[in-house]
Amino acid sequence: MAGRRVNVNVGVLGHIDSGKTALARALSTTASTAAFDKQPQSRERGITLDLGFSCFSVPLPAHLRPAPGAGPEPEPEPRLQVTLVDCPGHASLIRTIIGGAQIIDLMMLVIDVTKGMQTQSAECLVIGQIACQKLVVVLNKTDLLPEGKKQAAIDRMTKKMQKTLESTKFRGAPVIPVAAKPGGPDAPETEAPQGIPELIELLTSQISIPTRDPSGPFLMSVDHCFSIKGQGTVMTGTILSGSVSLGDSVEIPALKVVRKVKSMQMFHTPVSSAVQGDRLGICVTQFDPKLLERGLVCAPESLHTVHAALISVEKIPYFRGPLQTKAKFHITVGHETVMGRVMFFGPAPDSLDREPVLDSFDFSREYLFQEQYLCPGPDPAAAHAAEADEKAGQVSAGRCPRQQWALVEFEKPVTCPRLCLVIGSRLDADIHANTCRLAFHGVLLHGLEDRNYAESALPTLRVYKLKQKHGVVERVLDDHSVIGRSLFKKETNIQLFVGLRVQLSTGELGVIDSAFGQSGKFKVHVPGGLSPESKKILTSALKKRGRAGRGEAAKPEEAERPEPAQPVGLSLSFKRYVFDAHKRMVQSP
Ligand SMILES: Nc1nc2c(ncn2[C@@H]2O[C@H](COP(=O)(O)OP(=O)(O)OP(=O)(O)O)[C@@H](O)[C@H]2O)c(=O)[nH]1
Ligand SMILES: [Mg+2]
Repeated sequence: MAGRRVNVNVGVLGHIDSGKTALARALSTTASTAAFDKQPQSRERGITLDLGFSCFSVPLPAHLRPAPGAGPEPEPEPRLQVTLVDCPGHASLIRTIIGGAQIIDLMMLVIDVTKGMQTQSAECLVIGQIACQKLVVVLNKTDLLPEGKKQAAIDRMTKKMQKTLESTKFRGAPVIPVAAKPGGPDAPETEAPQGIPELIELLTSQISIPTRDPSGPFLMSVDHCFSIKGQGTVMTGTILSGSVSLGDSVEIPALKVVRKVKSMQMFHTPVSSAVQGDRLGICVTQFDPKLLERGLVCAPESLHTVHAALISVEKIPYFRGPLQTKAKFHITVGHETVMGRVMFFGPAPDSLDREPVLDSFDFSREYLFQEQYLCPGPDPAAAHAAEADEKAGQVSAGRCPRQQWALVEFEKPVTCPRLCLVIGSRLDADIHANTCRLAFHGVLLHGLEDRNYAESALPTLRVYKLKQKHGVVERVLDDHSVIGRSLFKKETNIQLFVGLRVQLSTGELGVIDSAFGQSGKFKVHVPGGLSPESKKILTSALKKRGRAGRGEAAKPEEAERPEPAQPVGLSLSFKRYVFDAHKRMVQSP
């Protein structure tokens, strides 16, 4: 009786032609229906177009066995099954690469040792940092290195890769040289691959069984779908969360159908149940397999279809250029990629340092609108400027909040699990430009399911813009009122601002009382009265500036006007909530 099998998924990622498929083939003893570029189009184009699955198994290493006596005696010869997820390398297939990266526990980054890091190697490394916990670098094609200099070249490339990993969470990850297909495509099949036993040894030592959580809602990422005459439709895939058993009902959200599980197999072996991390084929009552080339299957009603979402967002450092509000990105949500428009916002200035929350969105808080994603300022001087700005409630790029969010509005609705991974990228960027197209990543904190979310949900999203206007005191009317100017345009309807508070640069608080004349001037009431210093500044020597000199009578508001020795400023600041249909001006209490 074959021992219990523990399955782990190892991704094979890297730049196109680095030898991923050759490596998967060299490692595997069992291949699934669509491994090793079997599809006709793959053969035609000589590249991998879709995820390929194959596996090998080794005795379960000691470090993965339960401690003696810590639970039921392990079955005879428990085995570690390593499922290889062979990903495409071509730049245009990055959506598939991202989908593949979300079902793996460890990533092999395959590097052509004669070329080193290439554009998609870098993008795969970025995806790995977002979606994986462990990484092994495989330097492939060592047979191409000139005999006498092989070890030196391998050592040099190993050092280079370790330096590249230095600034990532994979610092210190192992680097191993192999030749998956020595002599290349024309070499005879008999030419043995080099370094494979050592690689298997390394993978086995690096692998830790991720905690499988059978309790979550059942969710499986389907990568292939085909019919079996007289039996039904088979979906092969990897379980992302929860578990499934014979007889369960499962939903195919993309087709809005529910089906019963008739039978299940793991690599050609019938099973009656399976849990998160397992790779298997599920046979359900017939539906047309062409309708579901790839997608999700889940516990009924466990996914939601959203038209927009609130995500926690982090910029990918290698992405060049700002992340602008209102910009459009390719948004990968779970396993789907659609176009979406983003609006960035951050915490109110008094909660910049609040601990990031990655499992929910707090609608009770206020947030500050941002024209763009804020990055840590380049120079310490910015911090001082930021302090001053902060008092005014504006967070400048110098002080980077610990968490930022984005409202993402999708061009078409997306079906996804709660709290799933979100990646924003510029996939329309020139794939030959050596730049990282992955722009940001995050977690989907709250999905807006209502098509009319703009009316039903957004008004509850308290994102505000801070508005500030500055003018000056033109003159004093009496101890409790002054005339201000240059704060409003002539055509502004000042009535809208009556009752709002203004701050005098001499410290007093004023309230806008009414318009004054037709030229945008206004009267300010100073409830606490002007301080003696303010009065002194404001009522400096009168300057004869009437019209007497020209024989004309001065108009009442143009009577003698004291020009203050130094201008006393008037500043008006208020919030406007981005989604407030009434565009009210609100001043914090
Ligand atoms: N000399 C030599 N050639 C190799 C080796 N491994 C792969 N190749 C050749 O490199 C080419 C690409 O190999 P693949 O395995 O298809 O590369 P890939 O990374 O899967 O390519 P994509 O899936 O299209 O990104 C083929 O011609 C292989 O025969 C190796 O170790 N040595
Ligand atoms: Mg390939």
